[in-house]
Amino acid sequence: MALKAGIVGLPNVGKSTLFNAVSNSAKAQASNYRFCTIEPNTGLVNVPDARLDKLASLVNPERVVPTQIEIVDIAGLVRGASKGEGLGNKFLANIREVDAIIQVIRCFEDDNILREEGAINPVGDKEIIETELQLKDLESVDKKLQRTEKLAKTDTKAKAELDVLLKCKAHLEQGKNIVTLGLSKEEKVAIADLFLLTDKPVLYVANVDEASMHTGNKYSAALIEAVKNEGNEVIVMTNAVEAQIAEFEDADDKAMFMEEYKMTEPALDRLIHSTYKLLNLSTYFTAGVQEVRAWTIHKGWKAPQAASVIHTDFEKGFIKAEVIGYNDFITLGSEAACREQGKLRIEGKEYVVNDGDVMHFRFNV
Ligand SMILES: Nc1ncnc2c1ncn2[C@@H]1O[C@H](COP(=O)(O)OP(=O)(O)OP(=O)(O)O)[C@@H](O)[C@H]1O
Ligand SMILES: [Mg+2]
Repeated sequence: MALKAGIVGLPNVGKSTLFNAVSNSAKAQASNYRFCTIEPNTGLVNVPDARLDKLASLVNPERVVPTQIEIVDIAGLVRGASKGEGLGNKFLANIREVDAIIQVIRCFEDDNILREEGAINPVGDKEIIETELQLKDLESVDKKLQRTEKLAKTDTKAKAELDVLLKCKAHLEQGKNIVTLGLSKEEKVAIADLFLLTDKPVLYVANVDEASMHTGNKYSAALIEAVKNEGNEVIVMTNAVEAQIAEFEDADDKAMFMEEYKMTEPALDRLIHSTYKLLNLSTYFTAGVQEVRAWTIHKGWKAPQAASVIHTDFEKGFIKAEVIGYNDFITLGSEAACREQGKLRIEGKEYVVNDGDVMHFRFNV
């Protein structure tokens, strides 16, 4: 299940640097010039999970496999992108394909790092990005409005769609993102085919200078203040340092480097956790002697659908699931002990999987 988060922001703000810090795979070029990135870089990211490590320490398997999400490093966006400025429409198409947005905002001063928008201004930068995305959405909504208006005269379904589209238009014209409009499930059907850019959950990375890594600075503070009412998260970190940490292959060297910066864990881990939450994901585990593994599902999925991420046959031939709650497993220490103590439950097709469940599927094909 490839769920993607896209890294978005103005040119030269530290997007590829962040990508290099999180991605396990190929490195992206990160340099001090605008549009250093053109083609999007895609990478898989392991999701750190202390519960997985704990389970593994009890089961002692041959391998431990974390779950992953996909991150895409997208070209920088400039003022006027919705009208084709810079890399304009091409990059907007890349954003359309992601499920959530990580918006990187420059919160560091450095005269050597080129910037076209004058003095450092995180709130202004956020507004430039969001305005471009909103303008592009407005264009998509307007186009569909024109088609729907005619149909709505004779067709009641089209009439209902028209109402939703008008609501979206008014909301965008007020400078607001569609994700905040609070459309019902039924209403959302009307815009599903548009894949609107502002209909995606967002979190912000305030990319601060090294010295402000733990404290933040006036720029990150201004950003936090500005998004306070939106309920979106701001993660304060120094992308350049995170990218350096990721480069260490030796664990001791890495620990020493982090100690120098008085870091207990990479800020990145927090970012990955928050992105996972932003994507509305949930984890269950399988715990066998060969492999202890974390699997990603959407919150609210039932057992057969959850089984499908292991293998589609598991869903087709689903009979039942043996389930142990995470805490029970940790408290009692083994599957056998849970079975003895009646903590292993047999669940059927309607069971909604809980975050942290340790599952074993019974199926036939
Ligand atoms: N926190 C930071 N402090 C100082 N310099 C930084 C920081 N983060 C990134 N940089 C530097 O900023 C420059 C631009 O970084 P990067 O290439 O990651 O930007 P980008 O947003 O991907 O740019 P583009 O839009 O051109 O692809 C690099 O020289 C990088 O080392
Ligand atoms: Mg880049």
